Amino acid sequence: MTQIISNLNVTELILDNPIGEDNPPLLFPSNPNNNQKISTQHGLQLSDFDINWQDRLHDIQLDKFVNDGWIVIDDVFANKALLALQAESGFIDYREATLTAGIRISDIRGDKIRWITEKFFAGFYYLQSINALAALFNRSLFAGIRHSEAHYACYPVGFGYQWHSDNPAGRDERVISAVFYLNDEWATSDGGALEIVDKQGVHHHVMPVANRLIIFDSDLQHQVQIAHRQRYSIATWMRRDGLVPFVDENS
Ligand SMILES: O=C(O)CCC(=O)C(=O)O
Ligand SMILES: [Fe+2]
Repeated sequence: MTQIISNLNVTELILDNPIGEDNPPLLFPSNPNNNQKISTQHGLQLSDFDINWQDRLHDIQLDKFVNDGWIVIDDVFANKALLALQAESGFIDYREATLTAGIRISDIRGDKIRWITEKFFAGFYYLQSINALAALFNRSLFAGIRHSEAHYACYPVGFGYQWHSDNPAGRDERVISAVFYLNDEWATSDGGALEIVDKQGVHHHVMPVANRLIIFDSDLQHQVQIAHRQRYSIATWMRRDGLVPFVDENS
């Protein structure tokens, strides 16, 4: 089992029993008589993740998205939701990420991931908020998104993810990608920038700072530069294909 302990300073919840099959981050604690304190999981509600996306993404942003293929939104969630996501990202029993063929090639991608399912707490609320964002893209841009998927990702020190597009071979399943970042106080010297080539062919570097969401056309080429500090994020895709309940956790 891979255990990655968060380097985020936000949590005292670091456990020797990380989230896993026998210790799920459930909406409802599995054992109600268990006195174990899971403070972030208490009192967190879907409404804490409510965002008026329409307000956040006014017309200029949508025009920029259409023309350049990407936009950034900062200060996305209120503190409570952000802290819950940061804390959850620190407890997860991460799995080795694979490429499409199911083979892990750590020279190409070095992240460790965990798909978000309905068993997650903050992550599942996050996904529902993203679904609301997808609905806005459908209304405004006729994006035709039918569902979203997301995984927590952790890049250990010394790892990145080489150039790729999230919609390989133009399969048109992943339409829009979004990455939400979780590390507080990320400095340029920490590396780990997302480098992305926009629709005009211009290169941009986006630092993975907490509470930032980058949204981009899944066709765009991008890479994660080598991180010099453990780097936490939620990689998210809005998809055009039919609803699959949840991705197989072991895939
Ligand atoms: O974490 C990032 O900035 C991008 C991750 C990514 O490109 C991916 O998971 O496909
Ligand atoms: Fe990607």
